[in-house]
Amino acid sequence: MYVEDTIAAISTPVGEGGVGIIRVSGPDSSAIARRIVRRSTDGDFESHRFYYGSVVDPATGLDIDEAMAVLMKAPRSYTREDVLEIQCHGGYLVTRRVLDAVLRCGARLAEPGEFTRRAFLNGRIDLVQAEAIIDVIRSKTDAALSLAQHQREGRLSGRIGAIQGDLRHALALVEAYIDFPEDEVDRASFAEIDSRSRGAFAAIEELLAGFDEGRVLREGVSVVIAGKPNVGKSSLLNTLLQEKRAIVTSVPGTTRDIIEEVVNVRGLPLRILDTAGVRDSEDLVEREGVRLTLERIPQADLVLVVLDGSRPLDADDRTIFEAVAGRRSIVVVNKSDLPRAFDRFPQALERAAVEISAATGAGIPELRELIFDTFIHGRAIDSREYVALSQARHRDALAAARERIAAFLANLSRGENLEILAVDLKDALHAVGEVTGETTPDDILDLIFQRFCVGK
Ligand SMILES: Nc1nc2c(c(=O)[nH]1)N(C=O)[C@@H](CNc1ccc(C(=O)N[C@@H](CCC(=O)O)C(=O)O)cc1)CN2
Ligand SMILES: Nc1nc2c(ncn2[C@@H]2O[C@H](COP(=O)(O)OP(=O)(O)OP(=O)(O)O)[C@@H](O)[C@H]2O)c(=O)[nH]1
Ligand SMILES: [Mg+2]
Repeated sequence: MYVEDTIAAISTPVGEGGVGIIRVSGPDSSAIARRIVRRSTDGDFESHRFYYGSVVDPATGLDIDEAMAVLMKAPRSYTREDVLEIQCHGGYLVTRRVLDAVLRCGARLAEPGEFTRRAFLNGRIDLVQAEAIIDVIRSKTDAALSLAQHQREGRLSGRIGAIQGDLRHALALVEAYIDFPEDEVDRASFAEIDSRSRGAFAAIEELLAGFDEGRVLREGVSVVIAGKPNVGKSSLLNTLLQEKRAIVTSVPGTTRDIIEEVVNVRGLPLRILDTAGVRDSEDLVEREGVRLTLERIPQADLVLVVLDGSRPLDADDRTIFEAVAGRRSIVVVNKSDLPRAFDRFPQALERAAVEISAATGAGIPELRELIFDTFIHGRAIDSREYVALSQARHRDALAAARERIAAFLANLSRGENLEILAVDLKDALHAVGEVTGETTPDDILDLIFQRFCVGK
């Protein structure tokens, strides 16, 4: 065990709930249970047995609440330390009182993510799995959740472990020759070093290739709906949401502010921004809205350029096309329930396009497919086998490892000095270890666990 003190926190959300859980971890857990949980029978708490009793104030001996409590003796617990959980009634004040009683017995308040950090430091899970736990909690779509669960279960860690195994094997062979400099590297060893490092390289490449998809599933994508006034942008948002969220009127310039909502497209979370219609305007408020729209376009992962198919294209439409030049975009020709006023797209429109009617819902499934296909390329994201990188931190570390292995392979084929070869492999292993936590610096660990909630 690395950690000596006993930590405590309320692990359920702040507010009113059916029950509230106060979690305690560390060597004093058992003593705290005996001091503040009063049962009808005497004696020590048996591990993993659920007891009914009351929580008492350690100073006054007065009852705070009735409760259920369980002690989980190390190492059979979430943190691998002794853990005590007290379940009381789920009120804001009553959970706070139980926590205070625990703190008065000598525990200290846990920092955000500290229980999970201990599970990591005590070797129950690696850093990838610890980070996945927060993703499980934050997931808003089925696909994001199953990706996070796969990582929490250790599937990504398993892939990374295989890479580490190959690199360590290659390094051991290289080092064996450093110890006996008079020996020539024999053919079989050379082939083994070569194939192990190539295997690691290929496995890293494969993980890196899946990063973009993993990232969009985890973080979602930002989608800006843009177009001149009155083309039906707000109507499109409402149709995608199946809810009357934004004001829709026949008056051009209805939307002034940016409206943001999350839409789930086959598990891909879209953060959709409805914006003010872009045109030259004398109105000060409208001009500010237009400025905000133009500011958001460059930050979007995707722009839906909405046109009104029932009216001829004009200079305001062209302004939008100029604003989205070079951005990933889909042209959405709206109002397909009305007669079409233009039949051919100008050359600026030679990109993904779909005809819809926000009013009737026609074309909306096709639009959703097109958006999905823009980011997800035929991988079975809902299958049990799906494993992907989803965090930039992991991507950066693996990209660094790939560089070192590439340098190693180049030096190996050039017959470079073995000590230099060993350095490249060690650097590669160090970079991979930053993903799993073996070589991650403490300040990075601090940043990672700060993102957790208190009590996790
Ligand atoms: N009440 C409660 N519910 C919870 C949690 C918890 O800590 N408390 N969890 C988290 O917040 C999650 C469950 N995660 C857990 C993970 C491992 C162990 C555990 O005791 N592992 C030991 C022993 C396993 C065994 O007995 O076979 C181990 O892996 O060594 C417990 C909970 C979700 N539900
Ligand atoms: N017939 C028809 N009318 C539509 C359709 N979509 C929107 N409209 C109408 O077009 C008008 C403008 O719709 P909005 O959704 O407010 O347009 P907008 O692009 O958000 O407009 P601004 O916020 O002013 O930029 C309203 O009268 C809608 O009812 C459609 O698919 N078919
Ligand atoms: Mg609008």
